[in-house]
Amino acid sequence: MCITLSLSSKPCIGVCNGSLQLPKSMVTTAQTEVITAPKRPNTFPGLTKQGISDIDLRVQEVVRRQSWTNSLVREVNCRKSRFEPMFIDDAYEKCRNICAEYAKTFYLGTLLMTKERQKAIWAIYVWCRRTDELVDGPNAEYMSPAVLERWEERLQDIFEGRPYDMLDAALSDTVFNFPLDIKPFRDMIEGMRMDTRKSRYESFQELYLYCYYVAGTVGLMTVPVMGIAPESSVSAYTIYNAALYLGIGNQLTNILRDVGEDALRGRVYLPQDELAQFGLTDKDVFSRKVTDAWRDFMKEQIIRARSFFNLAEEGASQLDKDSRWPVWSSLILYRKILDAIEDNDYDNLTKRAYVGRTKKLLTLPLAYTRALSKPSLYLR
Ligand SMILES: CC(C)=CCC/C(C)=C/CC/C(C)=C/CC/C(C)=C/[C@@H]1[C@@H](COP(=O)(O)OP(=O)(O)O)[C@]1(C)CC/C=C(\C)CC/C=C(\C)CCC=C(C)C
Ligand SMILES: [Mn+2]
Repeated sequence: MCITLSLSSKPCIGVCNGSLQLPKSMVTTAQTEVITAPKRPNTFPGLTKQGISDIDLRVQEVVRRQSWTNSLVREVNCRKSRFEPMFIDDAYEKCRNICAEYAKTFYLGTLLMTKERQKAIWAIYVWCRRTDELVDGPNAEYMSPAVLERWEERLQDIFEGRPYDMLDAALSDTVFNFPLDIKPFRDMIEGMRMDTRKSRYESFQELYLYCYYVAGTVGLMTVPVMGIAPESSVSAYTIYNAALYLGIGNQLTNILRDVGEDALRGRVYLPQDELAQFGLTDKDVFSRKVTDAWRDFMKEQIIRARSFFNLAEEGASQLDKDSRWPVWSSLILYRKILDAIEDNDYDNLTKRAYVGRTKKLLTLPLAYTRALSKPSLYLR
């Protein structure tokens, strides 16, 4: 089957099993630099320990596999890329164009990265975008379980160096150059399955899983490309968790921004039990009337989304210095969408919160300044 796509205080929220420790050598050599990590909530409102640990196990698995994938890639890199240079340059160029058109701010951010890294991020971006388009792009009406199954087989082929088209080839080459793990990619496809099966989320627990699938995975996919700063002394696990939180924060923000639009597609991503706590139901979402109860509900939702961005901040400064800027840009920008919802007096039923071009551009120097800050040493 062919798929056509038109592209037109710790305690931590991850299961900690006690606390995360710095390697002993780090603690002794850098004792004087150690500062206490900011206080973090034990959990998030609406999340049980079980819900957290389901995702945490996935993060742990990716981190565990990371070390052996890393050595494998180093070994493989002694060989030449299996693609012709002109072909693969062309493939990345196509990815660059798509990223530049569909994700202008991300794209701008990637320009400060090394050539190899930016190409890899473009290739990952394009694969994610195409995956998302399967379920809510122009050809979404052709979506079926078989389509997603075929897409997953195609993913396996990409990871085994048998790309189906040029855009896939760019990702195949990226897999050859960076220690990417297939699991987050598979999980994103699982998120798309979930999206086709479900249009309501009973609790934040359920929503958190969905957010992991479609966005937390992006964080896990991209850390091996972004790279961890050599001077960073926090564990890889902490950094992967921060990446997960950034993805979750982004997705929660997307959801809060798009409540009105999603309702038009019959979809309500807001946790039903939390709506009920404010005396609200789906009907209130569909009525498109912004009431005081709605505003109060939204305030709580925004607080939770922000808390994920706050947790992600720590990790952003642990990334390799060339990669920090785009990550900080995306973090600051997405947070501004939450500000924009507030500025709209919480009307996300009839209005789309929007960050204007000037505000967007102003975030870039701010993000750049944040990106200059060296990784700090947290002891947890
Ligand atoms: C340590 C640390 C903080 C590391 C940073 C790790 C990192 C780079 C995390 C990135 C997280 C991120 C950008 C997540 C994207 C979340 C997102 C917007 C998901 C969207 C899902 C579907 O939602 P929906 O259908 O409601 O949305 P639309 O209305 O369709 O927009 C997605 C659309 C899934 C597909 C995801 C993408 C297309 C984004 C992929 C982005 C990248 C690969 C770029 C990440 C790189 C940079 C430079 C930040
Ligand atoms: Mn989408």
